[in-house]
Amino acid sequence: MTLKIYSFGGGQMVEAMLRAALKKEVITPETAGVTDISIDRVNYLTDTYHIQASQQPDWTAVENADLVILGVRPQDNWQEIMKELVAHHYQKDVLSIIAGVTVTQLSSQEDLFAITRIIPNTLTDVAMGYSGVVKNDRANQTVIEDFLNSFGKVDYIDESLLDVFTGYGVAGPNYIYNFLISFTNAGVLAGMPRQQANKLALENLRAAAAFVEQSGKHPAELLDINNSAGGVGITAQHELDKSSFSAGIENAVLAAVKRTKELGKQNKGD
Ligand SMILES: NC(=O)C1=CN([C@@H]2O[C@H](COP(=O)(O)OP(=O)(O)OC[C@H]3O[C@@H](n4cnc5c(N)ncnc54)[C@H](O)[C@@H]3O)[C@@H](O)[C@H]2O)C=CC1
Ligand SMILES: O=C(O)[C@@H]1CCC=N1
Repeated sequence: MTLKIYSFGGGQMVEAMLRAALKKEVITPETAGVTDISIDRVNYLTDTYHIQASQQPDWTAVENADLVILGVRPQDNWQEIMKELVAHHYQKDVLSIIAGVTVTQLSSQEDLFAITRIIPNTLTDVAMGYSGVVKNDRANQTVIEDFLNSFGKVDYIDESLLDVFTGYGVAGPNYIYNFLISFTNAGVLAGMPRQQANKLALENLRAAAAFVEQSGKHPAELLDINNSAGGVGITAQHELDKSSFSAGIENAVLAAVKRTKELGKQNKGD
């Protein structure tokens, strides 16, 4: 089924979602509309994806849409967009990707909409990674899932966990990219050519993830297998144990979750 969607805001995240959905043919350039206050974004989206983009909302396209996306930032005037949707009698599904803004805040003016709130994963181009999803009773699960499955996996969660899901799971690739950079640099520091270090780092990451998944074992058990007595692995382990490796990652996640909560409180809906 081809979905008709319309997005308020056509920034980085919306672009990534639309690019994946276009590739999977869940939407087509003719059935995808976007409004963005930035003329540069409008021109870029039109030129690159041939979708229907404009600076002013196309209310006919909105009224015909199966799904309206709120793709602006928490600091932007999403409340005004909701008011306009009410004024134009839009009554189908609204999908918000705005970090930190709750379903209750989104529904606060008129209890009209079928609302789904997601924190999309940014790994849309490989259609992997979980998006955290919270929906109210009216949301059309079929429409929502057709769209969401086109750019990743779906994890229905309690809204109380969504900020943690954001700072931990959705910011998740950032921690992995940082690990990959540090690990590759370590190889180069030890004398390995950069290209080879990249290749080994990526293969180790993939293989270790596959091994954890396939063996069903706790990573600590797998560490035991890889550490011979008085050997290489346990020597490296000793240095890691002395370092702030674990605390650094833990603190980064806690800071990301805290920032998600702050953004939710600062938004214009309050
Ligand atoms: N980038 C990411 O990794 C993720 C972002 N998000 C959420 O997605 C949302 C968008 O984030 P980004 O795409 O990174 O930001 P962005 O700044 O690239 O996109 C926001 C777009 O909205 C436009 N805009 C602002 N007010 C508008 C209005 N009233 N009407 C129409 N367009 C308007 C801006 O011109 C801009 O192009 C945020 O709420 C963020 O929390 C969620 C998960 C991941
Ligand atoms: O930085 C951001 O705003 C988004 C939310 C989680 C990951 N990226």
